[in-house]
Amino acid sequence: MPSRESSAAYLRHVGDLEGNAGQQAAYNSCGHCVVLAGPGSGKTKTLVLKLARMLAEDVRAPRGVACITYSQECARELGRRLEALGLRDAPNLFIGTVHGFCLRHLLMPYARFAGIEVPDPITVATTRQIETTFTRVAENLLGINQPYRLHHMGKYRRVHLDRDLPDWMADPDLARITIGYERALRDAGLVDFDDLVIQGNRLVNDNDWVLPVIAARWPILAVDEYQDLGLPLHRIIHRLAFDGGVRLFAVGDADQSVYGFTGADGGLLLELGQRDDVECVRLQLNYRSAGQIIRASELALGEARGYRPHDPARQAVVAFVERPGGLKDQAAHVVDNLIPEALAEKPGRTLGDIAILYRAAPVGDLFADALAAAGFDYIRVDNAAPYKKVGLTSWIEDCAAWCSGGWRRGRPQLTGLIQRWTGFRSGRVSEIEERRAARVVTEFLFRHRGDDTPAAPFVAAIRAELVDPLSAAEPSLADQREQVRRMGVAFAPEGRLVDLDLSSLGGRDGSPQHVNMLTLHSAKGCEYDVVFMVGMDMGAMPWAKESEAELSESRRLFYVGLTRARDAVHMLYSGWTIDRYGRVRRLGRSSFVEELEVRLKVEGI
Ligand SMILES: Nc1ncnc2c1ncn2[C@@H]1O[C@H](COP(=O)(O)OP(=O)(O)OP(=O)(O)O)[C@@H](O)[C@H]1O
Repeated sequence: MPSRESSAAYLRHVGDLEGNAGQQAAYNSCGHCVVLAGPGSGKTKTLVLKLARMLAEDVRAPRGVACITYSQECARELGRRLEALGLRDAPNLFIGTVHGFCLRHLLMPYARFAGIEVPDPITVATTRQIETTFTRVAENLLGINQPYRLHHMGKYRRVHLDRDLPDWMADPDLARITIGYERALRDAGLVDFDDLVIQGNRLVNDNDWVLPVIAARWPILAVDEYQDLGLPLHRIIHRLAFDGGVRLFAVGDADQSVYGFTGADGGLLLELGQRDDVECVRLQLNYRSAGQIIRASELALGEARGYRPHDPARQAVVAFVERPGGLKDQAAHVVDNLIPEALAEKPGRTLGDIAILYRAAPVGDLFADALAAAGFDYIRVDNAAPYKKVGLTSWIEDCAAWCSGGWRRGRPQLTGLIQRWTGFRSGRVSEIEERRAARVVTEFLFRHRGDDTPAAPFVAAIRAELVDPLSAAEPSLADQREQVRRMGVAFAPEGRLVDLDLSSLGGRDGSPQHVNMLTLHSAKGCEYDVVFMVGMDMGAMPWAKESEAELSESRRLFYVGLTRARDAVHMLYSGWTIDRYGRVRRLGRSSFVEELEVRLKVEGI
């Protein structure tokens, strides 16, 4: 519930919704509600305010609201926005990924009563264990040159949920590999992330008794970025909401569905919005981007959605930049010219207002080198990052932010850090234990305050004193241990981040001193003043030989990139790429860029 001292912030934000009938309708909804809306239309803002309202008015602890997000980063962003309203982590508010929800709130409490086959304690396999198990099983079954990759099996498992139906054998080899792989993992006492959701789906769909139990604990379920969450979660939601009486509040945008390759399907969101028992709200006003960017994004998508800018007078730049010397040339131009120009254009603009977006991590390597050589700091969110942001690693980063000066400004708040810490435990925590934990964390953080100190000893100490003992003892953190271990490796003597200082670790997210470098996929949900979309060449955007469905998904990815910008988008291309065999392919610039420039010219923009 919003606390007294900060309810002014809550009321001010609610006041923002007044001029927007759609946001109001969603905020006032009483039953199932789905918000379908374009980029920058305030879906997240509406969701956060609705969460605050539902917690204050519609449920009473220990009953609560579970909010499922696509990634841990989205969960962290929601947590931050709630904290700004005075609503901190509370035991009756779950914000986390679908895997976290299935692990903590479906499988751990109920799997054994339903005869669901998961190891006890539930232990999530590391990436390496998953890869070696897959390779061993697939090669045993089909020989050393077998054609399947791990991601083929992943998608197959997520899309073919009903193994009694003939469809399960649509690809008999993949079905056999899946069975063998799951058996091998189970024999080793392990599950993987997909298991958590697949078994969670089995639990709720095969056991009527579990529905009222879950509904009693979580009478309200909220879902962010619904379009990215895939069939297993859709089935779980369907069952809980429409058979189990759980109230649903979901937000999403099918045009931003970019995880089809994992089995996600934007159509599931639209299907939900068409139900008679669901109030469907559409938001048309874009608060983020200036008019030219909104129009360019619709032209890039090839669909007229009728989105309007909140402030029609604002002007934007949509620029097409050719750099014939390839990616290095693009990187040099961005670093030497475009970033300094962007900083000079608007007083108060910082590096943190700028993002470089690319399709694949190796492109990021080139840009990272160019930024480092020019003395710019950056934050990188892609697969080349040394560890992923999960609850515990994000908590360590936020503790670093507090220790390196955050304590002076109260950002992040110490109470929030402590509450997140106690929230990592799945069982009931007594008041005495809670007080003890608060004391231990507070003492640790006070001892480690310091601005220019290196981060490595801090990471080693917080792991040794707090995080490792907790994660070893707490089964519900099984899905996060691997990332904490990887974080430790990155800060070990030979690690990639060994030279990072404490404030940079704390500022790895949303820091004004760092340029943001993200893959287009990771950029979902983010916004920046100026966006550089780099490597916009045929063979990369789209990839060579994409199917029709893949091409549509690439187009949506391009759309996601464009719509991150408030004031300016620069699209950089060279007209050629290097393929995976090292050959130069002169296929011209991206067809999306080509089309967009022509369409904008026709409209005189
Ligand atoms: N009613 C409003 N009044 C003023 N500003 C608003 C309002 N609604 C949203 N905004 C602002 O618009 C921006 C975009 O909002 P938000 O991030 O919630 O959009 P979104 O729909 O989740 O975007 P995306 O799908 O692109 O991630 C934010 O800066 C937010 O504060």
